[in-house]
Amino acid sequence: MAKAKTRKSTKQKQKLENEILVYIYALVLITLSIIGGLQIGFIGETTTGIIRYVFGNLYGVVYALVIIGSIAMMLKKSMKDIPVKYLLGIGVLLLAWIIAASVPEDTTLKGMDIFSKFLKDSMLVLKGEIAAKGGLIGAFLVSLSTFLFDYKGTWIVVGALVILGLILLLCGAPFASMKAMGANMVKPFQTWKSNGGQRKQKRNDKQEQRRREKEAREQEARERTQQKHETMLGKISLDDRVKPGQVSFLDIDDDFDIESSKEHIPVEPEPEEEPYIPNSDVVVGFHEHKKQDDKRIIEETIGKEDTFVSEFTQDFSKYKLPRLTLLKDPGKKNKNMNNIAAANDSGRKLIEILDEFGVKATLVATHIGPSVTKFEVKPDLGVRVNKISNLQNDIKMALAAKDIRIEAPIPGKSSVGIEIPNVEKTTVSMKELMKNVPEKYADSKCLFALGKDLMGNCVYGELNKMPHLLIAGATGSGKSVCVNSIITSILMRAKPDEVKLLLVDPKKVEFTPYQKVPHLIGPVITDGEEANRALKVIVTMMDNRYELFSMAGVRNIQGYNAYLDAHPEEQLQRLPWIVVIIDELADLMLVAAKEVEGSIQRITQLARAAGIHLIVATQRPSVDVITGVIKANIPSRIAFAVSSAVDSRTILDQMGAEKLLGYGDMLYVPVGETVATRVQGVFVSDDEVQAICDFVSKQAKPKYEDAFLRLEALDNSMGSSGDDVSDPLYEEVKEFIIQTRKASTSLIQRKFSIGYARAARLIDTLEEKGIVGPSRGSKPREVYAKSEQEEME
Ligand SMILES: Nc1ncnc2c1ncn2[C@@H]1O[C@H](COP(=O)(O)OP(=O)(O)OP(=O)(O)O)[C@@H](O)[C@H]1O
Repeated sequence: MAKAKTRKSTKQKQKLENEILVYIYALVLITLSIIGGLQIGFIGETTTGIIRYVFGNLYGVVYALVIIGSIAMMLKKSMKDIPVKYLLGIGVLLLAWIIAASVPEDTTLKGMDIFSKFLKDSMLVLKGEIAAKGGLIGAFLVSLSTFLFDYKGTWIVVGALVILGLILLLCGAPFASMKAMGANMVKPFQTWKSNGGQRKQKRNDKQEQRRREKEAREQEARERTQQKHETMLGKISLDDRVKPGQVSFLDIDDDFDIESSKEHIPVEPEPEEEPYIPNSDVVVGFHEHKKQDDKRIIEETIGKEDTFVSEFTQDFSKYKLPRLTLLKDPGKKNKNMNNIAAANDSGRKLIEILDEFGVKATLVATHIGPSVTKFEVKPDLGVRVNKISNLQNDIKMALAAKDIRIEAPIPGKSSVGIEIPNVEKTTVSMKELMKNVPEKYADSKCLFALGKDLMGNCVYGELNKMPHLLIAGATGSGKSVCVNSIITSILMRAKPDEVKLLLVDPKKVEFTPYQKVPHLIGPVITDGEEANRALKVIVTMMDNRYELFSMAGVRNIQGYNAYLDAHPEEQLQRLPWIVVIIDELADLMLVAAKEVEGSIQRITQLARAAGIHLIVATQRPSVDVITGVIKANIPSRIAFAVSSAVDSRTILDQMGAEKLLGYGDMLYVPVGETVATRVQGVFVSDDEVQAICDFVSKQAKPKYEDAFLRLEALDNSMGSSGDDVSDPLYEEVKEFIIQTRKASTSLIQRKFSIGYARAARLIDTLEEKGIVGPSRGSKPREVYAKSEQEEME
């Protein structure tokens, strides 16, 4: 450990030294270029003389390029950031210029004579007594060109180069085809090179050997860890193909015993159930029911050789987080001036109106927020606070305000807060908030931008602290924008292996842009029944994580990730945070209120330590949707504008949300707080969301957990299970299970050589018929039915 630390600090030191050296080199080059460009002193004149001799009158351009390059070096920008076509375009134009400038006036000179003459005049050129024109390079090129094409031809070449340069700079398409052409031309050369390059071959062989050795070492370590886990888990065996530390839900609805999972006999694929995944014996059958789009994504996302590959094994070291430039710049600030003028006016009027109604008070502060201005009014001694609250309608009328909200008194202060809408609303831009994320949140992957409070301070939320969030508000109040801003914040700050998302979208339209983001742990779920099952999967996932934690002797996800850092030899996989977002809870409650409530309760009670967080949004803040159980377990709340004080109470346990203005105006009560903060939500447009999704989806494809892929299949099998007694194998399977007292899908698969979906359906039917018990996560199902012999006894 100590060694590792020392190594790390030495590395850091070396990195720092290297960075300092880069700065020194860059500064030296810039200084020399300036001195040379201005031809100051001996150094300046000599340097310019030499550069002019080589590049001719382009020496200024050379200096400019050196300065730009040095600055780029300091800013750690690479030339790769500039599209090649621009570099090429500039290069070709400079070439054209250098040739044109070197064409001699004396056209009797031709071919190498031009070059010889330039060499002869070298001293005069160096002293600056003769114009350098295109310099040594130019002279050489013109000699070559006049030799090959004469003077007329040379001018044609120059013209062609100018056109080519302009095309490269101004158009995109010709370049692409040129690139392809270039690649084709280079191909034979590359083939020749690879044939001839024996040394390279040797190097490759060595690399290959090293890779194989590494793989063998890794395999050995995996086996060691696997053995360890098997002993620790007793009856629970992680499948050979699932690496320790990963969570797989292949058998979420059935058990798996040690023997059955150890010697896995490949099962013949059933053509009607396993249409398109070669060698797949698990994630099959139900895929044909999937919609075309989902089917394609699933086809793309399931590994061809190993259907169990979990997302967590992907390498995202080269993954780049989206740049801030994908977000739009905040709007102009001139609206603020109008708001300031209006606030001064309203403040004065407010005191006047209070005075008219016999309330003596002074204005102590005015806070102009993005959509609301808050006046802090201090009543004189002897004035009852609720006298001000009672004047709400009079104040509203006097100020001609759409709606006002009165905080009497402001918690923790001896003044009353009166909030009135601004004359002009300022949109809170996502870019502004993401740019100003405080240093203390720098490493927080679950951070999201929420908006700005009335003081103009940026408000952020940390999901891992919340740990679950309820968002409610009437339709059109800004919930979807808020949920989008949370998702985009996560996409902008976390790599796909750091935070996983499960999106439930019963409205079917809200989460369409995210369908291909690599952070998804399962397809976007639009069906209520599937969502219900998905929550159960999450519950099991959470239980499995707890098992891993107990194996590692840690208490939570942070502890587990620290443990695997400290024990690299165990080859455990880092666990990502999982954020489950349900866009409309009411639709889920319609389907299976009790089950959904049960799952939410379990997740919210336990998932914090497991790194699983739930965000639940609804536009129906009624007690049958936001039930007591849900409310009790989701401590952080956001209320957008609602139609009545009752709704506000249902969400926040306090009034106030009925006075909100809509358009992202919210009351935010984070965990542990009782006082709601008024926040103007950050606005993220559809274009911004799309740009970010495109950026992340281009880099990787989502790899879904198998359990989520099976949700629809399970639905189908559930629906049809009553009829599955007609399966010709039913009686045989039933007999087998009663005899062996083992009810496991994988066992039935092997024993009867059937595909996964059919085996799972049979098990479900057996469960419905009361022959086997329900799934118990990782424990085997109970077999209820007794054999004839047992009954006799
Ligand atoms: N933070 C914000 N800043 C400015 N305008 C906003 C903000 N949030 C929402 N709006 C405006 O309000 C409109 C409705 O927002 P949104 O679609 O998020 O409402 P909603 O509560 O999700 O509605 P529904 O429940 O019907 O889907 C948006 O189109 C947008 O113009």
